[in-house]
Formats: sequence, structure tokens, C-alpha cells
Amino acid sequence: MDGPEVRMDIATVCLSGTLDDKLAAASGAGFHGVEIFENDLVVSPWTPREIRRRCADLGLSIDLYQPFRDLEAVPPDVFAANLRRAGRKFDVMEQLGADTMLVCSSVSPDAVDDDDLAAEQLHELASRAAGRGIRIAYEALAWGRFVNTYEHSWRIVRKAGHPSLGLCLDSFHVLSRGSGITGIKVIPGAKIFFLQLADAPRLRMDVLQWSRHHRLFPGQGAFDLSAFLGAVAATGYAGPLSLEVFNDVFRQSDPVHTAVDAMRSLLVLREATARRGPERMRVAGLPVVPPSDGYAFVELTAPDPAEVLAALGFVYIGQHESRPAHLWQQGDARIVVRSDADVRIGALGVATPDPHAAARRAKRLLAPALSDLDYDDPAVRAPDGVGIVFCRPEGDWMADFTPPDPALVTTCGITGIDHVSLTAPFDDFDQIALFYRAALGLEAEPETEFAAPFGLIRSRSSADAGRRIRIALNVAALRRGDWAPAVREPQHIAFTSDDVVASAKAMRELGARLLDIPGNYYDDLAARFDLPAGRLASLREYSVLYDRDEHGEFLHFYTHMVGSRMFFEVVQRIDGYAGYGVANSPVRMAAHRQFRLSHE
Ligand SMILES: O=C(O)c1ccc(O)c(O)c1
Ligand SMILES: [Mg+2]
Repeated sequence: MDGPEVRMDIATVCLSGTLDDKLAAASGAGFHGVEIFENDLVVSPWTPREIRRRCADLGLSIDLYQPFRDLEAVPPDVFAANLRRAGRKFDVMEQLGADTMLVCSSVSPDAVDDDDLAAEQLHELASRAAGRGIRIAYEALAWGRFVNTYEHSWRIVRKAGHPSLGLCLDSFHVLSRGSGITGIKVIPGAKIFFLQLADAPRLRMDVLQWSRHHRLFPGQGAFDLSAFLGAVAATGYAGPLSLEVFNDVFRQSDPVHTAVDAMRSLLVLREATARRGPERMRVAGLPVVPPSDGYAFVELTAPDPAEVLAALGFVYIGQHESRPAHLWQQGDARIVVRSDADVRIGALGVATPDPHAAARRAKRLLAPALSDLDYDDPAVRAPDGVGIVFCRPEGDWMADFTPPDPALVTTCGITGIDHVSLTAPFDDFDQIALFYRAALGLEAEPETEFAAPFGLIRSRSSADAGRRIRIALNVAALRRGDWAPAVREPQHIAFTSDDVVASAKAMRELGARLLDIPGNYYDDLAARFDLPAGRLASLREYSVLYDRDEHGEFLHFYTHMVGSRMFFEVVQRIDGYAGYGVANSPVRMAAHRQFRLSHE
């Protein structure tokens, strides 16, 4: 039996705009409640009563008022002033209908290192709060002057021993300090008054700066939030799961999008947590991801790529019976071409045994559905605009194409699709990466950064367990000034071949425009790897690049640009090489630049 509904909240500080923008966005994304940040209230033209009414109209409860700072362990005169300040805030909370106030551990120069005094003063505050029907949630900031771990805040709360005083646990403060989570299990759930969830990338920097600028939604960073939430759930905590993310980019982004990304991240976190135990976290109506059978096809939009595809050895199969979509194939690599002035990846056809369940999952994760006028199979749109079409592996979706020629040739040795490489605007990178992982059940692979001719590129790939669906995401880490070319990072489709050198040779014979790699690269390769001379010579002759990891070797080559931001790659993975040849990306980028220069 399902327990009571898990409440999902968001702090107003996560979202851009003024309070009305934030509340509308939170409600629109399906949140149940909010934490109201004092600043958002102070600058609002609405009275607290009007805010309460507005929230009620939007179906939002106000579950926390925050933050109250620098209350405890201070001299009597300072404490008296703090109590007066708290009294005023209780007035506001009463009008808001908010029953829990967050008190952050002190950073004040007035504070002393005295747990007894802190407990006594928090007890006094809690007594006054209790008289107003209010509870106090005490939160250890990771940079608190004397209290900066949850274990310490719990000792003080226990010592104070007041029923209206409990803890606020915030995953950032706990995990940023590397505190273990076992200590959470000894806290009675009823004494955890509030739970804040935030992820963050692993950065070596001052913890306050890290917290105020770089927090991310769960699943977008490096913290193990499902272990954290699992530990909190095990205490019996039954309050809201509330996202509290301070992030410079989100503060400037469309709050409607941010709120949707936030909700998706919370749903995925609940699913991951439920998998580790607490059934209560399970998300109703979110089917598990069925294992994928790889790419059924990739849809390419282009004005007329026939010449390019033919030169790569693709064979034209035919046109869809009712739509202007054209199928090209070589081995198991299928490209569906839709005519469009812009050359880009329009959609990914993902083969799955249960397309409807997969689409239901993506929609439950807030992806908009695509019209069945555009695709025969259930399809959704990813946040970067790319369609995801879920189809059965046996290829029902191809029924509308003229049956392929049984003697389908594989002129150039392409056997299938290895990966697609998409690009995201820097500001949306983490959200888009999380979307693909969540919707398609992919695991994040390590993030890398490399220096390209026109700036640093951040690259993160994900793949499913069977390594059938691989998606690489690349983004320029920074875009400043107007020297660097204004073209967005290109997308590409990478095909597999069992003999990349032979494929390159065959494609060159068909007139394919493959990228020439400079000799310096091969001289450097010879220095880095002890490759047999004959092998090195054939790599050099056909401009095939090389990489190696702890598993095996990787051989690959690229085409010229098709349009302004699309190219193709052919790859050969030997002995389970797991990467993407990222080390060679700057060489490719310089070569594409060289080609542009000589043709502009
Ligand atoms: O950065 C801060 O001051 C701050 C305030 C309130 C919080 O809940 C928090 O985690 C941090
Ligand atoms: Mg917090």
C-alpha cells in the first residue's frame, strides 16, 4: 500500500524573477509547496496575507520561511534583540500561514563556542515559537562559525530538548564537507523538521562560494543524493522533499523551464532512492526503462544530403508512404532524412521492446509528446529540441517504407550507429544531460574538459548498460567576445565499422569528403604510442585518428562539415575501448577550421 503522498517543494531562491514569477513556475511544474526566502517576500508588493492567498490559489502550501540568521550563542543583549527580531518574523509567518522557520547556525562575530548557551537560547526561541504555533528548524551551515556539521546541530537540538525545536537537514551542507551519512540514522525522523536537497559539482573551493553559486538540482552534480535521501527516509522523516539550489545561471533563466527541470530531477531522485529501499519514495506512473536495443535510426534534417550519404556508402531505401521522410541505410545504420534548410539531428529513433512504456516514462518526466502526424511511434521532445522516437526493434516503424533491397550492400563497411554527439547551450548542459539519462536510462560517464582552438570544451557522455545507446554532449565552457566563430558546436553521428581504414579507403574512392589530419599529429602519435610502422603509415595515409584506454584501442575518422554544424564520424572500437577519442577532438576542430578558412 502506498503511504501518504510524498510532498515535493522548491525554495523560491531556486527560481528567477519576483515572487509572482516564482510561485507561478513552481505551481506549473507540479510542486506542492514552497520555501519562501525572506528577500522574495521583502521585495514583493503583496502583503503576507495576499501571498498566502496567491499560494492557495496556485495549490501551493508555504512550508518554510527562511532564513533567520545569527540567533544563538550570543551575549544577553544581542539575544534580546534577536528575540525581538524573531517575534516580528513570527507575525509575518502567522499571516503567511507558514508554520516552520529555518534558523541557520550562526556566523556572527558575537557568537561564542558554547553549546550550552546555544541550546538554552534555541530553547527560549522555540518556547516563544510554540506559543505562536510555530516550529524552529535549526540548520548547520557548512561554514557556520562553531556549528557546521549536522552531528553538532543535532547535539544542540537534543540538549535543548524542546518539542518545537528540530533540525533542518540540507544535503549540500552535509555532503560538501564529506560528512558521513550514517549519523543521520540515529536522528528520530520526528526531530527532522525539514529536508533540503541540492547537488553540486565536485569543486575545490571555499564552501560558501561553492554553495552560493554552484549548487545544482539532484542528479546534475557529483553527490550521492539517493544514499542521502535513503538515510533520511530511514529515520521515518515524512515531511517535504524540498529543493534549495543557489545557482548563478538558474537565477537568470526562465523560471518555468527551471521549475520543470527541478521537478524532473526530484522525480528521478525519488526513483533512484526507492530502488535502494524506501518504497515510499517510489513515483507512481513512472515505468522503469526497458533495456534498449540501440538506435533504430537517426533522423537528419537537411536540404539534400543524398550526395553526402551516397559517398559514405549509404543506399537509398525509399520514401515513407505518407510523409516526406527518406530512409538511407548501410548495415544496421539507418538515417531518415527530412528536408529542411538547417542541417541537424532532428530525432533519435530508440529501439525498445515496449515503446509505449518508454514514452510514458519520458512524459512522466515532463517531456512534451510529439504529434503522431510526425512519427508512427510514440515520440517526445527532449529539452534541446531533439525528438526521441521509441520504436520496436523488429522495425514496425519501417513498414511504411518500401521493403529494403535484400541484397543491401555495405559498400564502405559501416555496420551500425555507435553514438550521436549533441550540443547544448552552456546554461542548459546539466539539465539536458540529466534528461537524456533519465528518459533513456543511461549512466553518466566521466566528464572531461579539453582545450580546443576556440576555447575550452566540456564534454560528458552517457550510455546504457549494454552500450547500445551512447550520447555525447559537448559545450563551450564559456563564450565571450566575438573572435571565436559564432557557429554553435557542431553535432555529429558516429557510425561503426569493423575496419575503419578500409572504410576510409572505400569512402575516399566514392568521393567522400573526409577530413585531412596534419602530419604533426602522426609524429606526436608515434612519440606517444609504440605503434608498428606499417600501422602508423596507414593511419597517416587515410587520416585515421587513434586513441587507447585501459580496455583497448580506438580508430576513427571524420567527414567535412555538412552545412554549418553537422559532420559524420566512423569509429572502430577494439577490445572494448570505452571512450570517444576526446583527446583527438582539438585536432578535428583545428582541421575543420582549416577547411573553412581555405573555402571561405
Ligand atoms: O547561503 C546561505 O546563507 C543559506 C541560507 C539558507 C540555507 O538553507 C542555506 O542552505 C544556505
Ligand atoms: Mg539550506
